[in-house]
Amino acid sequence: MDLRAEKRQHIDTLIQLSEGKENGTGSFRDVIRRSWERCMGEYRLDPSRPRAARVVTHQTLREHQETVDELLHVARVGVDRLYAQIAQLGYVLLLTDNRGIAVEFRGERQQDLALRKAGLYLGADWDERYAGTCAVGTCLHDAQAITCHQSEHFDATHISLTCTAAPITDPQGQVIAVLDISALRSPRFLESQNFVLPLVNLYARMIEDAYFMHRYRDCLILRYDTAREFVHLNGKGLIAIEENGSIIAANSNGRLMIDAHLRRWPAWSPGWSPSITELFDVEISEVLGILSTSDDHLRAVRARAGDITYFATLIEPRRRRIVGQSLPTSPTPVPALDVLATDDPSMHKVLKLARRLCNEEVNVLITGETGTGKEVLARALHESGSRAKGPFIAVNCAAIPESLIESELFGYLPGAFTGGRRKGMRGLIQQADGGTLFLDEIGDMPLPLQTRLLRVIAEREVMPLGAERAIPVDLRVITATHRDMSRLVADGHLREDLYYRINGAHLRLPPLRERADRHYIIRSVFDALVAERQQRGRLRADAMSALLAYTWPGNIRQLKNALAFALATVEGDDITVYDLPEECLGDKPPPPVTLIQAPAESPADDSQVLLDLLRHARWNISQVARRLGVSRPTVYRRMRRHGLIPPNQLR
Ligand SMILES: Nc1ncnc2c1ncn2[C@@H]1O[C@H](COP(=O)(O)OP(=O)(O)OP(=O)(O)O)[C@@H](O)[C@H]1O
Repeated sequence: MDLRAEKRQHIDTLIQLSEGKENGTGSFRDVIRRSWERCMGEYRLDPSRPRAARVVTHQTLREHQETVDELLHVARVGVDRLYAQIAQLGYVLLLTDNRGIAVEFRGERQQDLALRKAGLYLGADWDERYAGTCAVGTCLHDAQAITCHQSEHFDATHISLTCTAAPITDPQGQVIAVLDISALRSPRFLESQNFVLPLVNLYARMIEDAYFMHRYRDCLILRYDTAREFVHLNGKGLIAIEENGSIIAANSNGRLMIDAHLRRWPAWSPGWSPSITELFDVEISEVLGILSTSDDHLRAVRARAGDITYFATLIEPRRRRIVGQSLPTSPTPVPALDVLATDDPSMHKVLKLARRLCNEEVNVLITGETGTGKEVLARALHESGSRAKGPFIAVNCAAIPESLIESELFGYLPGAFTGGRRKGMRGLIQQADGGTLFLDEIGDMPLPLQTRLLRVIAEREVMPLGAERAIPVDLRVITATHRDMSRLVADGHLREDLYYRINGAHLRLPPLRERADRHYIIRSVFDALVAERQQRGRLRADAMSALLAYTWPGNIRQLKNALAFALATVEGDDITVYDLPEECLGDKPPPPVTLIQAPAESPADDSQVLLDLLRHARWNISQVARRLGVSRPTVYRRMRRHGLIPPNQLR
């Protein structure tokens, strides 16, 4: 049967159901039939009038994204991992808020138009009241995972789709979002989707738990499971508690346990929740001592309801752990250094060593790709140590013309050379006396000067040009390069003896793309820019998501430039993915556009090309007209023909 005939049959079936005839509907699942009845009885949807998928306006989408901003940030990794598993199988992924609006989307760009038409798109509205029976809408209504396969959809528009959705609840048990994976085409039988439901459920639970851990990161959290081996990896239960044991919140598994407990020992007053010591047969001191009293940081605990043995571990509050016991050997925190990173293991190592070096006279070599913050780290080292009151002189050896490096660095006496200042000049090395000399791109220093620098470092004295006697200097030298030092030495660009002198300690800065604390860096660079420009600005979740996903070849410098660009060009206060420079967007999802049915003769390819051009030009019609060599009215005409409306004109 072709699709048109199938749609007709589907509509007939639903009309018969509305007339109280059961013909053909008996084979449908109860959950689907109940939803169909809601659609016709409660929402007054007319099965004979299929409706096109609805995509909300850009502004409305933003408002919906805003309500789940924090969740979107936490969910990103889960969303990307799930999509990586299903993309090859022809599925797309939607994350909707609790109103059914798709606030995150992953899909194949080549299928852009078809997906948008089907409502498998950013900004699509899958509320059951509008779209009829569907995975997202029905999952939201019933608060449980569901597959809605082909003709189980109410609206005939959707009967070629297969969709599976699972709810994501907040720590209070309210559904805050829905995770959905869908495909345009699939085998006819529902059983073909059997593997999908557990997969979506699994990721929904992981996102839910990640959100729980994020929300209660400053609390003690008891994590437990019946399998000892799984507690640390993926323990099912999470319960946030106060130091005295009273329960603050629990994830879905934890809430089940609390419910079971309350059923057995009903609360004596409304709102009462048991202490962890009532839930499990343990003393609070035993719970608090889990980490110190057992080698594997686990303890067997018996749940009073059901008499089941679980294995539990304790997760300490993040803030306390950073400054507390888990870094027992690190010296006291140093503010200028501490702000440079949060949760990145390589940066922890760098900063731990840097803290120790603050007050040492050891020369430090900092390496790292361009823009990773080598100068920022050098400055923080200076400001954190005993030389903080002295000068910090930064010299970029690559930026000074070779003919000037010598005089700039070493200075000169009056009349030392023609063209010099009449009174002579104090060189940068002398200017750093009592403080720190930071030599960036040391590999670009000419070899003869390297010899003279070696003497400065070894003898602690400098000989200005034209001078007869060396002048003592008291300085610490920090050098930096983005190049491979051993290669520079091997190629004869850097004196080996100088290399050993400057390399008293080596700090390697990781590139931004490898840092686990990218979110923190993006936030702090953004906050600093906003403060500096005295501008109001908010980084929306979709922008943050794109920034986190990009690989940043220019590292923090490039990030800073991208954010400065966005702040300079944004209209209003909210920076979204569309305000970021084109080059750092990678696979940015296209902006939502209202789809007006395209006439059959308009080739999809033309439409895609036009859409790409418009996006690239940020919907600047004159620019697109110039690119195509046509007039502006022609561009508008073509846009109308393909149903393309600029995001800012969507109602
Ligand atoms: N942790 C940080 N927080 C905020 N901004 C930072 C941070 N680290 C670096 N930056 C900013 O990034 C830019 C590049 O930093 P920096 O000049 O220290 O990098 P670099 O590694 O020395 O670069 P190059 O290799 O080009 O000399 C600067 O504008 C700096 O202010």
